[in-house]
Order: sequence, then C-alpha cells, then structure tokens
Amino acid sequence: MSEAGAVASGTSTAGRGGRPRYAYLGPAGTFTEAALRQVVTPDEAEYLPQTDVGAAIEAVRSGDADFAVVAIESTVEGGVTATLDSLAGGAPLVLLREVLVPVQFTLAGAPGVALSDVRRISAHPHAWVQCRRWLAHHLPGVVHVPATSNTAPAALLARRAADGEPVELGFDAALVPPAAVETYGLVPLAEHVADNPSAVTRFVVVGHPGQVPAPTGADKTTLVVHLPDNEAGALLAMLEQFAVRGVNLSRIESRPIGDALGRYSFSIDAEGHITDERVGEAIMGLHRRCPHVRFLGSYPRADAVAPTVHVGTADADFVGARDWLRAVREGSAT
Ligand SMILES: O=C(O)C(=O)C[C@]1(C(=O)O)C=C[C@@H](O)C=C1
Repeated sequence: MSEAGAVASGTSTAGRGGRPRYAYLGPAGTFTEAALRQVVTPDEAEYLPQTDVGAAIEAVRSGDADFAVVAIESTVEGGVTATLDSLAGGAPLVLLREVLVPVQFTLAGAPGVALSDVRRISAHPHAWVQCRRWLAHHLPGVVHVPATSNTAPAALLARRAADGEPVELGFDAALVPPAAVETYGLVPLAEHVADNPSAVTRFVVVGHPGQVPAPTGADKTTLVVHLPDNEAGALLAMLEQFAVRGVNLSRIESRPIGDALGRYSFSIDAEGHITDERVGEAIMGLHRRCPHVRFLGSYPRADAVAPTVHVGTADADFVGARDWLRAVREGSAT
C-alpha cells in the first residue's frame, strides 16, 4: 500500500476481509478508478463503483464505505461542482490526499462502426467540454448524449454486444478513457482526443474527520466559507485574512448556498497546512469574521511544491511575535 493509502486507511473501519472500502465513480475503468489505483491497489482494498460523485460521498457518510475517491478540479472546467456541493453540506467529511491524473480520450464504438457513421456521441459532460473543439473540427454537428461517467456508455456497448440483441442505445460512439477500449471490447475510432493535450484532473480521497495528515512542507488546506450578509467589502475582508499572513490561494470558487438568491458560499484551497502558524492564524481570522467556516482538511500536495514563505510569515515569526506580546503584557519586554 502506498504511504498515503496507508494514511487514508489508517482511520478505516474496514470492509470484508479487513480491507478498507473505497467508493468511486464507476463502472470499472473511469479516470476516477485510475486515481484510486494510485492510492491503493484492488488487492489491498474493496473497490465500490457508484453511479455518481454524490453517491460515492454519501456512501462514506452512511458507513457503506470507509473512503471515497472523487474528482474535485480539472484544468479545463475548474471545480467539479457535484463534489464541492456534496462536501459543503451534510455531515462533515475531510480530504486526506490528492491525486492527479492526465486526461485524454479515445473515441470508441462497437466493432463494425466507422468514424463516418458517427452522428451521436455519448460522453460525460466534463469529457464533452474537454473535447469540444476537436469534435467541432472533426465531426461538425455531432450530437451529445450525456453519460453519468466516462465508462458508462462503454459498459452499455459491451452489454449489447454480449447479449447479441440489436438494442437501440441512442448513440453510435463514446468518449472513453484509452484503457477502457480494451476492457469493454470496443474499437478505437480516434485516439488522443482532447482540446488541451496537457489536461489534468485532480482527485481527492474523502474520509471521516480524525487525525489530520501530518504536515509535509508542501500541503494544501481546503475550506468552505460563508460571508456576513449585506456587508460592503466582506469578500475583500475575507481575502485579507489570507493576504496579510502570506497565505496564497490556489483555488477559490463561489457556489450558491441554495436558500436564497444572492447567497454564496466560497470553496477555497489555501497553500499550507493547518498546523502552519500563518494558516492557523488566517483560519482563526475567518472564524472571527465569517458566519460559517468548514475545515475540509489539510493534506499533501500531489505536485509536492512548497509555498513561498514571505518575510515575517514563517512559523518562528508568529511564535516570536506572540512571545513578545506576552512579555509586553507582563511588563518584561526588553
Ligand atoms: O472518472 C471519470 O472517468 C469520470 O467520468 C469523471 C470525470 C470528472 O468528473 O471530471 C473525470 C475526469 C475527466 O475530467 C472527466 C470526467
């Protein structure tokens, strides 16, 4: 088991055979499964495919799974809203690890189909936007048939071939992860399909709150923050909590809270670990100023890039300043 697989399974209640249970977006062969394989192998864990991201996260809340692996951000679409919204509400869960997966697609069909036959393509909505320009250029006018995952249409094509029945599926081909072509016995019609050849999707391991993974020096902290209502400059004031302490943000997105128009929640990735003085101080500032702050975890960055520490924002600077203040209050400052 990899190091972070061990971290993730450390809090596990474990399923059959004592192996931790991981819920993820299936069926087999999704990019999410490729991310899960980076965390823990199928020999070490029970893989529990789900029909959508919300179901994977709820499986952890209900106790049907110990962990979930879900997409949270892509270079093309930004935040995965289903994941952000599921984590923002409901019983608190935390992120334990992140994993990056390069994303390119193969356009595939059942044996016998040619590229010139393709009029309707089944694809996950995120796959479709990642290939829009390629499709407009090579298959102008082709119709999008939305799918629940990148391998759901592949599984339908394979089942129809296995049943030997001429069932009308409503599509001629599908955008699938390259490895799924062989898994589902499909034929490739076009390979390396992607508008951005360096597209990457970021996945996270979700678990129950418990011991926070130890700081590595290259960490990320994810938060959900609500702002005070009707307060001019509330967003600026929230951002200043990070800025004045030298904490860089790698992602900030607004999502509707859902109870009234104009009410938004902010989903934030900050560089650093909650045990870093500057991050802890910034989160305390949010707690003082904002009506709702949810800590979604501190975990190692997949790219292992350490943050730039600006003058006066190292741990020693905060500790030294606190010691000095204590001495001033006690009348013993020199
Ligand atoms: O894991 C998969 O294969 C998925 O279908 C999900 C998902 C996503 O939710 O973003 C994963 C990677 C790609 O960015 C497109 C779709």
